Amino acid sequence: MVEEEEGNVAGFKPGHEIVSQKATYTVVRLLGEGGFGAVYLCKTNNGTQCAMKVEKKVEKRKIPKLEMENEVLKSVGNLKHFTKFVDCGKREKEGFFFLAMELVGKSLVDLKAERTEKVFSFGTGLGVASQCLEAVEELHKHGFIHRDLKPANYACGLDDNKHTIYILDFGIARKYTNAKKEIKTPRETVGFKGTIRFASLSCHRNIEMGPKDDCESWFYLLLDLILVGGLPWKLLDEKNEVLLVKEECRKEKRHTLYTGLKHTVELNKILVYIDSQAYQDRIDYQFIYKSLEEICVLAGHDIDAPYDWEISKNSLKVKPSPEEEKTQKNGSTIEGDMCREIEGKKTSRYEFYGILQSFMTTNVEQSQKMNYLMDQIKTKRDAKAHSAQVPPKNLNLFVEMLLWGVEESIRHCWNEQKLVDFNVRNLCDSVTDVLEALDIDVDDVKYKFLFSRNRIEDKKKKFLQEPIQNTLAFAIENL
Ligand SMILES: Nc1ncnc2c1ncn2[C@@H]1O[C@H](COP(=O)(O)OP(=O)(O)OP(=O)(O)O)[C@@H](O)[C@H]1O
Repeated sequence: MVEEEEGNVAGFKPGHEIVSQKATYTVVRLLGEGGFGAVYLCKTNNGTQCAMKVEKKVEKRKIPKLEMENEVLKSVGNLKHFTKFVDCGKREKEGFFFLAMELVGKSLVDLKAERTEKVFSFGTGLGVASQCLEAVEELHKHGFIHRDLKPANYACGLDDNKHTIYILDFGIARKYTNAKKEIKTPRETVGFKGTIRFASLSCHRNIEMGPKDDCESWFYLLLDLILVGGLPWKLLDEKNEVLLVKEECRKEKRHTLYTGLKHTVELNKILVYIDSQAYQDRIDYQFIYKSLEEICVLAGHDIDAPYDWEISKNSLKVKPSPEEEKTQKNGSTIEGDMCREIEGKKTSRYEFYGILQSFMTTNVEQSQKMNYLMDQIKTKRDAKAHSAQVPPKNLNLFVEMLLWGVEESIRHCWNEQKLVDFNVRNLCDSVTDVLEALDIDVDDVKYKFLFSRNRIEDKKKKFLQEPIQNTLAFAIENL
């Protein structure tokens, strides 16, 4: 949160008791800290557990942030995506306010961090994002806008509610409707509120925010859940620089918003819709849910399928063939092997994709980008070449990853219309170096990975125009 960040944690130790008229809460442990306070796991004297948010009293903050949180939780009531209100109060002498609410599970940031590739699978990302929007829709219906939507402010439920997403942290929410449920007249200018990475364009420009701004932040959140390299402005923290990149992503650099994603045309339609909305507009949430569902279908996923964290580590992510099913029943470890292979393949690709993505979005000259990419490849090569023994399976994946990296780089250069043969040659040299260091027959690789899979044919269909045609031919010759 960018606003004043002070006067935070109450610093309670496990065993500390907070007594209210309703119950006595004993601190079990700290769950997390935010800009304005801390959240503790507490047990109550009736044997239940809850989360207690504590905010230290600060003189210059006339209205505690917890007051808005309280107001929101109480006015929405017991809705699917909201934690149930338990208790609230203030401790004048000790100088803090507290809000006790239903305990939920890990935040989307934590759940993402547990994944090897640090993002959710496409299906989970879209399913989760759909629930995140449902929560926002409810909030809007009750006349509030959140103004700080981000993965850290959503969490999954516990036990039977692992498939439910909860919205958290209403500290800077705002009532955008008046008592007559009319939309308030927008103020001339407003201060920045929220988190730079997820802030809407209007927020950056100090324009009054409405429901559509939450939707814009929600869209960045959606991308953040599934983009391997993160949002294009991920490495920037200066407000105006981030605004500049967000603006560019609406124009000539739109493709950089979706690097590595499938069904980008359909995804982009959602952003186009959100961008077309004004402060006072009623959002057509159904259009967005439907679009997400359609994208899921196109990608071969079921939007309601179990999420990544619901699937146990040993469970297969692909349906086994009848033969494999039989072997599994006979007690073989084929399931584990397949899983490891699938995971491994994804990891190598994702890892490399992350490098490529930062390479593509780094704001430097093309040649510098190429050098950066080559350095990364060499580092990988050194790491692999020096490892005692590379198992053949991993070796194949590694090689595939490299070749795929070459294809992607060429495609990117072509997209940017900045193709330099010299750079491609250097890139191919690097890859050849890597292959040689690993004692791999370049020709063997070429046929195995490039031709047998019709990769080049596929690329041809999509990208074969001058000058990519020459360059691809050149790249293949040089491999
Ligand atoms: N009901 C809850 N159950 C379990 N964990 C929670 C709950 N509410 C918040 N948390 C966790 O506590 C941490 C801090 O929460 P939260 O973001 O609400 O605090 P904050 O002080 O408002 O933070 P911010 O700086 O984003 O405003 C987060 O890790 C969050 O996942």
